[in-house]
Amino acid sequence: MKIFSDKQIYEGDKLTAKKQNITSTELMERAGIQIFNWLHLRMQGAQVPIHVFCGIGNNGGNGLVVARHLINHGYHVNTYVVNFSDKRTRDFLCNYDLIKQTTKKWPTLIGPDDDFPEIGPDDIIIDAVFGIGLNRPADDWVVNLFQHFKVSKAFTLSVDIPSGMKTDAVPADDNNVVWANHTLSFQSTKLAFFLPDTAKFTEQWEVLDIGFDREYLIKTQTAVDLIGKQEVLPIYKPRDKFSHKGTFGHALIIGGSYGKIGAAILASRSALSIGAGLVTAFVPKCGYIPIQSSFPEAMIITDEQEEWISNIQFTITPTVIGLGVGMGTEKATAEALQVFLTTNKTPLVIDADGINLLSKNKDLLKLLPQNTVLTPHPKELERLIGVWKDDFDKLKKVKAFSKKYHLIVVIKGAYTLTVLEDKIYINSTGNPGLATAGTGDVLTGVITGLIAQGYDSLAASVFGVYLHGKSADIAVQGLGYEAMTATHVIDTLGDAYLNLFEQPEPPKVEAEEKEGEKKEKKSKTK
Ligand SMILES: NC(=O)C1=CN([C@@H]2O[C@H](COP(=O)(O)OP(=O)(O)OC[C@H]3O[C@@H](n4cnc5c(N)ncnc54)[C@H](OP(=O)(O)O)[C@@H]3O)[C@@H](O)[C@H]2O)[C@@H](O)CC1
Ligand SMILES: Nc1ncnc2c1ncn2[C@@H]1O[C@H](COP(=O)(O)OP(=O)(O)O)[C@@H](O)[C@H]1O
Ligand SMILES: [K+]
Repeated sequence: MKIFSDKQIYEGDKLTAKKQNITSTELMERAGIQIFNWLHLRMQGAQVPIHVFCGIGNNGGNGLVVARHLINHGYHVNTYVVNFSDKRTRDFLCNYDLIKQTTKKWPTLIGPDDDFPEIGPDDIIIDAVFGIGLNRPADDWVVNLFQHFKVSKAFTLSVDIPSGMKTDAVPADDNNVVWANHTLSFQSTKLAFFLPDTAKFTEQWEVLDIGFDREYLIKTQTAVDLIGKQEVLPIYKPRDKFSHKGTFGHALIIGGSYGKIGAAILASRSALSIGAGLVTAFVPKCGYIPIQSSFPEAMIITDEQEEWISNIQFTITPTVIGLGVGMGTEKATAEALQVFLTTNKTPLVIDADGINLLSKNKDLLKLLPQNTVLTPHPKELERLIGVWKDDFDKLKKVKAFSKKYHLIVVIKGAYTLTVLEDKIYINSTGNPGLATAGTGDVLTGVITGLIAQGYDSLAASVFGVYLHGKSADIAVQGLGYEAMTATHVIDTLGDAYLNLFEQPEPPKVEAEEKEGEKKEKKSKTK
């Protein structure tokens, strides 16, 4: 799913009205009805007090449309205009007139000196105070109103974006923003919903399709994409009947050290399970027996040292190398890495201690082949690019880093972000069960194994992160978050592939109805 910038949303809005030959007021009506329908479907006429708080711009205009339809359908509605400015947009004013024609209970104006209305914990708040037009900090009294929402504990539904939140910046204070239970965004979700600093402002979100011009949606390139099944399906490469193991490449995993050979096993097993033709593990001598006995499909090359890697030399010709898992940061290992990188031309995926060694000697970054994949967790990323002010600053720094060295950076986290230069891919799969030792090693093996099979490094990163998270989502079903381990995630990688081609189940209600019809027919024929 494309994530449009604010500018692109405004452009799309204008173009849609023009191409569909409708007014912007009609488009606002369409958007407001979508929100009304969402609520109506769930509330079915329940007489819960609904407090609709509208600003004076188009977000407020959306709120007025929702309030009017709720009133027309007999709901218990209180409408307020949060009067933070004397300006009003044209479409706000149109809808202000329309609501006045609909009900005698006109919207209540709330200004800086007014008391806020009482809101019960079982009431509903519709937050249409600010949308994406917020361009400066809100006044103190408006911030107090947001606090009033929060203290009330009422279910809060935000229109488009929680008021006070920006799509491209972290607020100076958490209290400046409405804390929404649910947000209904128009046409596109927002990058801020996926970042640790700002995701907390909405517990859940949904996108409402308000019928933007199809051509605009298809042709417009966005700086951020949300990656789901629809996005990875075209990446998948079907297998040819006459393919053989040579077709799917040879993955070499370089890593492991005394006490951390398991990391190399996890990465190697993952590379094979995701479909690499051949896998070799390059480990210190102490890794030989554990790998040979636990993972017979692997080939092994051992370093001359017993406990750590000291000289990366091999005679095989791998398609791709995954380097760093459990490797340690011994001086001899650091020197071996430097020597290796000066001559290496093979595509690389670098994780864990591989990244830590690069961070200690940043001159090595220039030696990495173009589009090398780095997969840091937040601490490793900090060692690599330095501290950041907030999540948006982090992304700015990662983009600059990616451009400078021509690298792909996979920022691991609850929503893993793959960054190549100015483009960001947000992964949508995975769960907190992945917060367990070794799952990062599995990801390294997965991306390495995909590159071995012929996926380019970017496709392998985006697809690999998706499959890794999907595998965890499948594995966790029978295990729960706490019991799932990295090995379980490897075991269900096949299911993650199969899931790509599963047809969605028919809606349950229909299926049950059909079953009911069948039974009825049977009893009639008896
Ligand atoms: N077809 C549709 O129906 C569509 C509807 N959409 C809807 O439109 C929404 C955007 O509407 P919007 O541009 O009118 O801005 P909105 O967020 O309502 O703010 C109003 C104005 O307030 C002002 N202002 C800003 N900050 C301020 C502050 N701190 N304190 C005081 N004033 C402040 C600023 O004006 P200024 O004073 O700077 O001139 C700003 O323009 C969007 O989120 C979505 O809900 C779109 O999604 C597209 C499709
Ligand atoms: N809360 C979470 N939700 C989804 N994925 C998570 C969560 N916590 C961790 N992960 C994923 O688990 C993996 C952890 O990697 P990493 O920290 O390198 O682990 P290790 O070093 O033990 O292998 C990453 O792919 C990360 O995105
Ligand atoms: K809002």
